[in-house]
Order: sequence, then structure tokens, then C-alpha cells
Amino acid sequence: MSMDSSMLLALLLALFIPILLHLVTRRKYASYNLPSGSLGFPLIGQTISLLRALRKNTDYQWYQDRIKKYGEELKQVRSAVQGYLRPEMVTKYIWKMDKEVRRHIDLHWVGQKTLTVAPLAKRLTFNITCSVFFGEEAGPIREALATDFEALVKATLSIPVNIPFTKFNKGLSASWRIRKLLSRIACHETTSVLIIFLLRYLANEPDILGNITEEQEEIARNKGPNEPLTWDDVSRMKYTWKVAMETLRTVPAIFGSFRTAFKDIEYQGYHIPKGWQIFTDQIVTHLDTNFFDEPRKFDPARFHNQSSIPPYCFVPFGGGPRMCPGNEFAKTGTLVAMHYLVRQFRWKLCCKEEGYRKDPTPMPLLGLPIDLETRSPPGYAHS
Ligand code: HEM
Repeated sequence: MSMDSSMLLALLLALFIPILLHLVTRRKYASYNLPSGSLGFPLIGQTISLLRALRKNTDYQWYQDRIKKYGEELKQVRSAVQGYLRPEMVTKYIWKMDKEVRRHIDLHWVGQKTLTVAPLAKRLTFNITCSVFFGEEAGPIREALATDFEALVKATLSIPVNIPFTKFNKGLSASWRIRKLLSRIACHETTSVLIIFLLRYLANEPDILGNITEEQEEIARNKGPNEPLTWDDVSRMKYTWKVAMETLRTVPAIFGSFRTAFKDIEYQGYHIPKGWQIFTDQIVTHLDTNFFDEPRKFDPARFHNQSSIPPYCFVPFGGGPRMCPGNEFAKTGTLVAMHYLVRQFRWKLCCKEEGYRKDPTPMPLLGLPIDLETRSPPGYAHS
């Protein structure tokens, strides 16, 4: 077979196989009352269209268009918990978070007139996670990661032949080590999103910032100079956490979760066949007027009476047995960071109109540059 005819055959197969799969799927479920809507392209479904909407921050409209077209059944939202993420474990290492936050602020915030929040928040949550998970080894591990990343970059620019001691071979080993470590610490990204958007909201909400500051000053007044925060202190940061929850409601750090149907199930008269992926999105539920009055308004007071919010309607950490096991970890790290930031600084957004996109986690387009003012001098004297 000539080169041209094999290419033609490959092209025809590439076109034909997905169409065949599509027809087979349709035929297989012919007797089912499937949920209405399009299955999208074979194999990839509507993933590309959703990812495009997330990047443009038009995902809410994307969901609404489908809900309008296909009906309400698309709207319903519905772990392996590692030991060190359990709340009783978090209580034991708050002091490490406290130390990391102070170190970070001293190094990167104090004395700055302008800074870009996003990379700093990512670095802070990365360092907190490293310090908690790897303890005393955190410093060397950070160094090792940096070296491994360098090796990986060199490998991508080298000839891809896997022979011992070549750049490519070293890069492959580095990539394996990076993946092993990152699988334990990659979850820092979501917490940084929360801190970034908290600071973004607070820049425009002086009253809310004032209430948070009052709560944090009260906690500080009861502590000795340089005394690290404790679990008890963090438990008293109730208002600050309400503001964080309102931030997560309006800008969920994770846009949704997938579940696979283990068996054929029926939901509101529709059949969901075994093996189908079910996607639950957070923003549609979080902005639903059935559950939240004036849902687009930023109003932490709506969390004063949390029992008024029906179960599974506020789901920034997911829900059910696969709910995020890192929620206490994220909450504690965020509150410790806010304690020091709001007491020490005031900030203004350099670009008031800065939008954000979802990539797929939300991120301000410019990384949130701010003008920084010192409110009270560093030193962390609590009293
Ligand atoms: C504000 C911060 C965070 C948010 C908003 C968040 C949100 C979520 C969400 C929505 C899920 C999917 C849950 C579901 O499918 O029902 C999830 C899963 C998960 N999260 Fe988080 N997360 C955060 C921080 C963290 C942190 C700090 C850690 C670890 C230290 C962590 C570890 C995990 C793990 C291991 C899973 C997978 C659970 C499973 O599949 O069983 N998360 N998270």
C-alpha cells in the first residue's frame, strides 16, 4: 500500500470510528428514557465547549442555556480521608501554619508598596502544605523540587532518547519524583484561590473588612507577644469564616465534580445508564434563588443562619462520601493567613475592573496586583 493510500485509510478510520461509536451508543440506549440533551461529540462529549466557557468565565451561562433547553434535571448537585487531614490532626500542626504565614509575610509583604497577590498566595499555600506534610524536611524538599523542575525543563529541550545519564533520562527521573511529591501537595492551589478572592472582595468591602479586623484584633488581645495561634483561636474566627464561605459560594475554587454511575439508575423518571459520567456543577446551585436570596450579592450575613440553607446546596467542598477531606486544613490555613494580613495591612486593587477566568480554577486575569499600606508594624506582638 502506498504512503498516500495508508494516510487516506487512517483519515477515513479517524472519521468513521467516532461516528460508529456514536451510533452504537444511541442504539444501545434506544429503550432508555435518557436525560434530554446532546451527548456532544463522540468520546469527548461537550468537554471542549465547557472548558472554553470556563476560560471566558461564561460557564454559568453555559449551564443556564442547557437547563433552559433541556430542563431542571440537569441542576441537582450532589474518600479516602488521609489521617493527617482529620480535624484532630490539624489542631496539632496549627503552629506550623502560623510559622509559615509569618515567615512568608516578613519575606514577601513587609516593606512592599505594590505586589501581585496570586503568585504569592500560591507560594504561601504551597509552603504551608510542604511544611505540614514534610516537617523539618520541607526546606530540602522545596530545594529538591526546584532542582527537579530545572532538570525537567532541560529534558524538554533535549533529544528524546532514554539512555542513562542523558538530559532526557535525568528529566524522566525528575518528572517521576515531582509527580510523587506533587500528588501529596497539589491541593494547595484551591486554598490559594480562596485567599486571592478573599483579598479581592475585601479591597472593595470596607465594612466587612472592618468587622473581620475587629474579630482578629479581639483574638490578638488575648494572646501574649509572639504567641502562635491555636485551634481555640481559629475556632473563634467565626465571622471571618463566614466571609470566606461567601467567597467560596460566589467563586467556587473547584467548578464541579464528576461521578460515575456504578449501575443503571433512575432519577426523576430518567434513566442514567451504568458507566455514564455525571457532572455536578457548583455555581448553578450557589446562584439559585431557591436557596439564596439575591444570590449575586456578596453578603456574608447569609451564613448567620446556616440551617436556613438546605443540605447539598452550599457545596464548595463537594458532598457525600467523596467530599473534600482537606476542608479543615484549608479553612485553618486560610484563617491563620487572614489573621496576620488584615491586622498588618490595607490594600487597594491596582486594576478595579480586573476580571478573572477559570483555567479551570478561577484566577484574576492580571494575578491581582495591589497597592499595599502598612496598618500596624510587623513583629506580631499580639497585645
Ligand atoms: C478552599 C480549598 C479547597 C476547596 C474549595 C476544595 C474543594 C474540593 C472539592 C469540591 C472536591 C471534590 C469533592 C467531591 O467530588 O464531592 C475536593 C476533593 C479533594 N480535595 Fe479538596 N478542596 C480544597 C482544599 C483541599 C486541601 C488543602 C486538600 C489537602 C490538603 C484537599 C484534598 C482533597 C482530596 C484528596 C480530594 C479528593 C477526595 C476524594 O476523591 O475522595 N483539598 N476538594
